[in-house]
Amino acid sequence: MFVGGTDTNSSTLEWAMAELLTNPTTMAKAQTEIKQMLGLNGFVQEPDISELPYIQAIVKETFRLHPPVPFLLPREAETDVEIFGYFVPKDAQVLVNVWAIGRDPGVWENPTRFEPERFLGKEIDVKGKNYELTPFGAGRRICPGLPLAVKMVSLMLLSLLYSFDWKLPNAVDMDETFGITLHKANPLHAVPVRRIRH
Ligand code: HEM
Repeated sequence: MFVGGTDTNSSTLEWAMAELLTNPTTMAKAQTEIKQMLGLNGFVQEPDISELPYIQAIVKETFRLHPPVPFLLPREAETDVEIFGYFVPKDAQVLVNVWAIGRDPGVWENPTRFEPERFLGKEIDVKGKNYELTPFGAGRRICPGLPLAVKMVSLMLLSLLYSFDWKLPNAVDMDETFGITLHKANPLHAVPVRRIRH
């Protein structure tokens, strides 16, 4: 549980920052929303998240493109079963490729673009009700850490964006390594610059 709950959170945060640093307009919109909400000398607190729809949309968009558990956890069919015309034999191992679902052009417009705007004004969420976006799984074995994870990632991102501007010493590459969890192949190197508040 400890590994499952830390690695996934830090990986999501790293992808979110990598996407924002390579999409400066999105970064600027996020920082403007935060500044309007918190002013210049505020403190970041958990209830602030619910007042920041663009930050929430950034977190969802990061989960869509970079689900930390790309195939969820393996399942095994207990009996022969037919689902939507596909036959799944007893004892077959079943993996759900949420990474591919998140990039399916039949489901998402401009699937490879990082566009948090796609979630604004929409009900769609990561809570297991919308099958096009299930980075935590769905149903009775859905990740029990979901509420904590969404709050932690949002709060960490909010703190990083509120307290600092960010510079890139080198170009960011978005290469991925696949395993049970999905990571950046090369760590993000970003330099924080303290925001001047006056
Ligand atoms: C970004 C963060 C996280 C993501 C994307 C994530 C994703 C997942 C996924 C996909 C599963 C498998 C669901 C399935 O079987 O279909 C899972 C299971 C689980 N997660 Fe998370 N998780 C995250 C954070 C956490 C945290 C913070 C905790 C604990 C504090 C946690 C605890 C667990 C546990 C105990 C299970 C196994 C549940 C079971 O088999 O019944 N996870 N998680």
